[in-house]
Amino acid sequence: MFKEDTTVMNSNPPLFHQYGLLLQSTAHLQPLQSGYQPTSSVLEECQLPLVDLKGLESGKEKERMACSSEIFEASAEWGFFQVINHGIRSELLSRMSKEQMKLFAVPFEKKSTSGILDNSYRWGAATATQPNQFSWSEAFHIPLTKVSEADCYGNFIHLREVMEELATAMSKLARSLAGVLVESLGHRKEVFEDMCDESTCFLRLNHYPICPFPGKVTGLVPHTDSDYLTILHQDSGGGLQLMKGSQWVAVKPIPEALVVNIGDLLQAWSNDTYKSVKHRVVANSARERYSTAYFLCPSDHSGIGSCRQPSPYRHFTFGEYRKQVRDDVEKTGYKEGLSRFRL
Ligand SMILES: O=C(O)CCC(=O)C(=O)O
Ligand SMILES: [Fe+2]
Repeated sequence: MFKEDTTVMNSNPPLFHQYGLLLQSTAHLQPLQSGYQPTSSVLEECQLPLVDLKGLESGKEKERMACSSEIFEASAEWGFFQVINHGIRSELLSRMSKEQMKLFAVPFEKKSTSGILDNSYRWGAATATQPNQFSWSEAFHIPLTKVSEADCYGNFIHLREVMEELATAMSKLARSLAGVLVESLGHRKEVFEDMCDESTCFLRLNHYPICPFPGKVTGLVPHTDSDYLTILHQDSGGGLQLMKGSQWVAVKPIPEALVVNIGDLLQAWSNDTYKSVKHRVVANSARERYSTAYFLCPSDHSGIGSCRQPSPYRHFTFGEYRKQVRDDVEKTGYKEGLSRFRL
């Protein structure tokens, strides 16, 4: 159906080819089944909460409380917000973007076979059987335990320096925000300290190459994050959308701001007070996109627990949760997520 695009640089994965094969194998399905999602119902105007975190550092109790309550409200109503004065230097973020671009510019063969970044390279969707399960993107998914390992980087010495620094800074920010959210529900802010573990927290470097048919495929399929919370640095091009009610809302990039979103585990722990909201990245035919995400996770054996009994969820460990998500995606192509554990 599609002709191979010879202008695609050899650094990009064979998305075009793989997507074409999926389309051919599902040509008998109705358009909606095969994932042609209309993009007309996107609200561009809606302003996501923007929280100035300098309030958290204030010596004045009133200012700290005001900032905490903005974080609480945004997490309960939107599950998503942007933060400024977050303590991560913009110089560090732009160094990361530069190194990330250099990394993705490496030939596809090398990214996928040289073992770089602990063999964490992924593209498209390994388990996709239909076009709507396919993501027009590539990513590295690096556990924090590997971030400092020189062996993972080959010649990318600067990438290692910048990733180590960024992981430390994002980890500090994620823990501070988790602390605020935990305290807002009447618990000690250290609640997640013992459970969160470097071996399961990770950084994800995303790249969304230019897509020749953006109305037909997403850059990243709709999903919720399987963690406590996520901190995201996106470039200035836009493309991230979140589900509010039954409508997609575009997240406008704000220079210097980071995006924060609640993950499934914090929704479960908070008895649904905080919302883990579905989000996606739309594909773009005019420009590519880069983003870097930090995922705050517990160790595999940690029970997720609840801020207050009775919990709407049965007891589960993070390891169990991950396994269930993996099994569901393998079997059906979709992540069921928290509903699997609801009592
Ligand atoms: O690139 C983005 O804006 C979103 C990335 C994301 O949702 C993820 O990596 O889980
Ligand atoms: Fe996500």
